[in-house]
Amino acid sequence: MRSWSVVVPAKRLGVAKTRLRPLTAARPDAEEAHRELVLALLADTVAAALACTVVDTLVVVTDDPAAAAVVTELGARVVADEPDRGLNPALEHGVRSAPGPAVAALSSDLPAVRADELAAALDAAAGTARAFVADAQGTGTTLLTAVDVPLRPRFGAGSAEAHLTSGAVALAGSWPGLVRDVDTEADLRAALLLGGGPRTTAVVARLAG
Ligand SMILES: Nc1nc2c(ncn2[C@@H]2O[C@H](COP(=O)(O)OP(=O)(O)OP(=O)(O)O)[C@@H](O)[C@H]2O)c(=O)[nH]1
Ligand SMILES: C=C(OP(=O)(O)O)C(=O)O
Repeated sequence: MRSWSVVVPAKRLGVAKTRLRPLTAARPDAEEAHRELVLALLADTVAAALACTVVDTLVVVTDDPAAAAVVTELGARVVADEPDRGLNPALEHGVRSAPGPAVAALSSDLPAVRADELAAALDAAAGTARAFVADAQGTGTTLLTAVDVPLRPRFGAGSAEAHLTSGAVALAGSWPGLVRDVDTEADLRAALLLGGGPRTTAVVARLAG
């Protein structure tokens, strides 16, 4: 079984996940509630990845002090969000401090991801130079892997197509939590129906109460 380094990107909580803002906008504590929700998504994702038997090192790329504190406590390494030129340069920066030869970039908004499905996807990727898992819509990417070659991340709108065009192999499997990234309120509902992680479930229950 291969030991993977997994890199997870996380913007500052207050500017991340703006499409989830409507969930908290009407509250008097909207700012704090939004940050808590974004942090819960990240923490559930990181906790599942750290519980994955084939993950050796987990690097979170972030400049957010609260996010850094929580993921450090969970067992992740934190590196600064450099060079401050967006998601893909941040991932390449994270990869530089991640031991090879098997590295992966994982979205930070996967509250329903389970350690065993991540392990299955990484096992499926182990024999391939570059591979990816598309999101539930089929347009985005939740996991990109590289073994012995540069990661060359192409995250962003239409990233599944961009990763395919760049030569990465599309992996398919029964990984409902791994593909269920949370961009909108509907995505969040879908993730919770699958069985959301404990932090996201608790924050959503508190927001509802
Ligand atoms: N470290 C780092 N993470 C980033 C950066 N840009 C995006 N991310 C993270 O990458 C993940 C996927 O990005 P998106 O789903 O587009 O997230 P987002 O930009 O926060 O969401 P919206 O504002 O709703 O578009 C999120 O967890 C972001 O926090 C960046 O410049 N640096
Ligand atoms: C950045 C991406 O995520 P999202 O679709 O969550 O914006 C992506 O899928 O490449």
